[in-house]
Amino acid sequence: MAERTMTMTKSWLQTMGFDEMRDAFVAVVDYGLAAVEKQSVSPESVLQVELCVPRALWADALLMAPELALNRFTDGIPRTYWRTPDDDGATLGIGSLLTVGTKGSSLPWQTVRDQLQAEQDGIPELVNVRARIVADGEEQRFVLRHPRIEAGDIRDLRWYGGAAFTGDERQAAWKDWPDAWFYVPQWDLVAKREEMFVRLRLLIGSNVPWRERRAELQSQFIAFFHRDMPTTAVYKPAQAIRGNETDKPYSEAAEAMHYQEAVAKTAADIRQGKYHKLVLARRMKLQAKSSYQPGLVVSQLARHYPDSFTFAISRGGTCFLGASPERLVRVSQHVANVDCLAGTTARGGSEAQDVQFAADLLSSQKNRLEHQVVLEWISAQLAEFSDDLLHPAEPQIRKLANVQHLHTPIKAHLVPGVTIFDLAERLHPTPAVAGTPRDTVVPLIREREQMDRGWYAGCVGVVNGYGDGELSVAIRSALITPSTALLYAGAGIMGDSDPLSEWEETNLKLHPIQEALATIDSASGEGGHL
Ligand SMILES: C=C(O[C@H]1C=CC=C(C(=O)O)[C@@H]1O)C(=O)O
Repeated sequence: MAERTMTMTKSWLQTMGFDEMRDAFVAVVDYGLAAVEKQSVSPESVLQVELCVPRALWADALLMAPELALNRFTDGIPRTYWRTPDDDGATLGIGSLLTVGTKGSSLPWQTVRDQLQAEQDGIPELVNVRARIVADGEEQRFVLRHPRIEAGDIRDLRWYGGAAFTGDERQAAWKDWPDAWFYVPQWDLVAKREEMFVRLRLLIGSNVPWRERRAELQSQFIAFFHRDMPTTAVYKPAQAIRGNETDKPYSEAAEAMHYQEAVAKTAADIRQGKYHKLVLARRMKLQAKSSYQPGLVVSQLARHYPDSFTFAISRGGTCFLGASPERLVRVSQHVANVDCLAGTTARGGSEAQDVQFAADLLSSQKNRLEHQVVLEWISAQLAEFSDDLLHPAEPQIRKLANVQHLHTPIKAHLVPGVTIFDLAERLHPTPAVAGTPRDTVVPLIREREQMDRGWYAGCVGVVNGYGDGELSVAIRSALITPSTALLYAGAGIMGDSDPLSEWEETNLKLHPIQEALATIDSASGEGGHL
């Protein structure tokens, strides 16, 4: 395939404005379509078009960063924001090209794996077109350089999504959320170091005349990425999260009493030997003064909690977001990394106090036992998939801006053929969000919490067709609409748990999102607890 160079003349700021950027992208799409026609690529293949642009130029041309593009979530088009702790980039996926999902399956991860496999089997080829816009310094102009055509592997496509805590019946707030759901976005916007990548995936087939639908692609480009779209067009009239369970007036005092009673009852059960550990969560409901914008929330979370997984997934006018310190599992090249994270204390007001709190946490019998229960359980689950399991003998301290945790990182070399789906099926939910024995405590949790956790304490992340990927445990999270937020946090209850301390621990865990919501919502109105 011959390379073609398209040149755009004139200077930096004046010429490479929004329209030129959009036209350059559409030109690359046209180039890709022409190329696949010439190569007679099989119908139903995927054409993936990527344009890489200097980040400063992208911003100068009034195009948005991934976080801000997330703010348009109320248009009902799914969006996923994903940033991992060890990555210096952030991705926003918009729209869905391929989707898999399940409700009511007793083995949701196997169902997802099988559906994903079937979707892939229906796609003969993946063709990549990659182009870059580069500054031609001497002549003060930009050059759209060398679109390159490359054959790809369909298994390279990244599927974003996640799963609920359990497959129980969903209550009103979560009515649009399946038990498990993954999708390949139609558009990606990726910010990485000094570059921005915009990607579009098209299913090419004889009955999809993409060239004639150029206007549709252009208007999507404007609707998704133009910074100055009026906000009235962005937000539909404020929708509250409705339904009997959340229509109940929210009272912090009533919630505190209910939670502490539940802790006392649970601790008594554990002392009587009914089970070993149960994680009890609660929900805080907030009302916006003006309007909650998830993009601003995640950018604040990513800034203050850079060592956490920052995520947001929107569906049907609601957005589930958070900053989780806990990895459920990462699978890459036959190695799995799993976090054992359980046992919590506050950060100190001074360095000396912080060190003291960490030392107290390490020597706290209650926290060490709570941690040990999780570690033993995870190790037992992994034993079937690995005969080479490594972890430090003693837990480490994991410090976040708001709390510190006991943490044991686990590494497992996997026996051949094991995928992230196998591990997720087995590991989720771990005793760090459920308790032990799992079969006894999981059915009890909903009854005792008197709420549907939905995707809180579920998992979110990315998987691919090789069975690799990374999933984070969806804690430190909230479900929001422009007008309402439901914030969730839990704590591991043991026989000697003190109800007030556990309540305070949940307050510490709620703090990051509460603070991010308050900061972005402080412009007008009175807002606050409902
Ligand atoms: C269930 C949550 O945290 C879990 C993860 C780390 C430490 C925990 C704890 O110390 O209780 C919890 O097991 C939550 O943040 O909602």
